[in-house]
Amino acid sequence: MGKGVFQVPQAVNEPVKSYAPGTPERDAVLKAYKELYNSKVEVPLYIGGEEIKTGDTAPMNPPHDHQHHLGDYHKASKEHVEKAIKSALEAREKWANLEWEQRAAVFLKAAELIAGPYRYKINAATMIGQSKNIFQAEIDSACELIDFLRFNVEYMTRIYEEQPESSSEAWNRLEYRPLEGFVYAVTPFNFTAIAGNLPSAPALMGNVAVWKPSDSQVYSARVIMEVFKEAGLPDGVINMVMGDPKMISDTILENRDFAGLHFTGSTTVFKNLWKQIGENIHNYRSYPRIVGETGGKDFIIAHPSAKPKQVATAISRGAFEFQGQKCSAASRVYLPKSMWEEVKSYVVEDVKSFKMGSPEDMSNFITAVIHEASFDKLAKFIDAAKNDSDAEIVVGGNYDKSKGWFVEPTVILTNDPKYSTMCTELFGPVVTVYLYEDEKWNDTLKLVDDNEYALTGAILSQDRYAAAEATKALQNAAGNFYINDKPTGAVVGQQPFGGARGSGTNDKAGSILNLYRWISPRTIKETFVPPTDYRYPFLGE
Ligand SMILES: NC(=O)c1ccc[n+]([C@@H]2O[C@H](COP(=O)([O-])OP(=O)(O)OC[C@H]3O[C@@H](n4cnc5c(N)ncnc54)[C@H](O)[C@@H]3O)[C@@H](O)[C@H]2O)c1
Ligand SMILES: N[C@@H](CCC=O)C(=O)O
Repeated sequence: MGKGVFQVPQAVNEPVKSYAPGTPERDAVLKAYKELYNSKVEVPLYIGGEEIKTGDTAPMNPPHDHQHHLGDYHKASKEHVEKAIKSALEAREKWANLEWEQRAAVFLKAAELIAGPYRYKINAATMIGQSKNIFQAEIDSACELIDFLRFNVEYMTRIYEEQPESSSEAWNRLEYRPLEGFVYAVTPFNFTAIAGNLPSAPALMGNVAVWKPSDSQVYSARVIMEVFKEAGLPDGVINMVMGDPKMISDTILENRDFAGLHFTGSTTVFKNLWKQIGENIHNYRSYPRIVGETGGKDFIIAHPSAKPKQVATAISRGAFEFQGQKCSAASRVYLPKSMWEEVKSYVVEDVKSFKMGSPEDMSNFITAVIHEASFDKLAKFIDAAKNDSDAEIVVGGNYDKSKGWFVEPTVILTNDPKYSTMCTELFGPVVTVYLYEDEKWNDTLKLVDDNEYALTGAILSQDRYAAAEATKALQNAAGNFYINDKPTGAVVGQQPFGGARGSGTNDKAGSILNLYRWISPRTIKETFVPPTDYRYPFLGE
């Protein structure tokens, strides 16, 4: 067979379409939305080459219209999970030994399928199933997923190119083997792109995976599996199972061939999985790789020199896009007292101008939160703020679950920097503001830093010295730090994403750093003319 040192196409970020009125993309996505909305789908398990309908089902409903029945997804039993592991392990040898360029071609093709024929379907599925407005769906399920696939291919080749020094006597080579076993990918509801990336990044590096999507994301997860299948991903390389998360994790984590966890979701679930892996450590063939990107309590701090309108816009977009259901969403804000009245007037004006409703109506900026449990949790914290003496609602504060899980974007003002909503991750459209005395800038930086999480954060300042002070003082407070911007909207290839402390292992999804976790390098030294005498040169004299 012919060989070559192949070069992959240079990765570029997928341009975000505008969906402005009158554009062809707007018509196309609305058509796809209506078609999906008015048909029923069943989401099977994908195990090996089989699509398994177990008959043990749960309904899928759009968060913005919870009585509408979209169809059902099938839940796995323990036997199905064991079958998924078996099918992954059976696929492993052929996939791991396939030339890297063949693997790359599969995922580059998947990217092009999403950029082209599947774009409107995957966006519409994300709008319906996760209640994203079209702009949020486009940057997530189309652009970010395409970017993950394209950039990962380029990063893979950079890793493979990285080779040790050699000499004329010996040639040293690094072979980047996949892990010995299978990877367990567990994904959250809020990003279709993350759902696609977590099983595919290890698979690109030659691994096989069992993927458990969130129950609240299965609707678009099905489209991801369709794309992978059409892209030519061989059966068994990625197996998708849904159902009782505890049973699925128990079954997987007790398996000797479990080789890695690729997780994104809440901090508590991740810590429990880590603990369970620790308890099972004697059962495994190798030390499993553990990668987890988890919760956040992301901040905005404004210096007195910042421009109030810019601060307000960073709050309105940073806290409320996708109903605040981004791990990066701003949820605690520190403002100088002198700036508050002006910032407040802009934010209140913004919030009052937000339209809320179904994503099918593209003038709606805000749609519904993901499910009833989230709605109830948010309502509880909002009600507490209404009654607590150290908090007040500045704007918002209403909620209504009669048709969908609608929570009004809400701004709370507190005089306690440790008030519950300044510390607890709510994962919804609620942001809390604490006002500091203008001259207490340095003390306030310490307050910001004193937090369990360290995912994203932003400082707004016109004063360069203040920006520099914050950058230094908050070095460990965020894995993604923004100067004069909102703390959300990281782009693959531009702002590698992830946090530390309680926010995760900071392996930066969609970067070369993440791919290193899915390989187990082998060093090969080949000596051309082996020695024939054991003695050191001086011993022979
Ligand atoms: N840091 C990041 O990059 C990032 C990105 C997106 C979301 N998140 C975080 O994810 C959370 C929101 O997503 P979510 O509500 O889907 O999170 P979640 O923790 O409820 O669920 C995440 C996944 O874990 C599974 N799971 C739940 N309980 C489990 C158990 N006992 N055993 C095994 N698996 C279990 C879920 O079914 C789902 O697939 C927030 O905390 C958010 O900050 C972080
Ligand atoms: N990548 C996204 C966050 C992903 C988590 O939900 C951002 O930067 O806002």
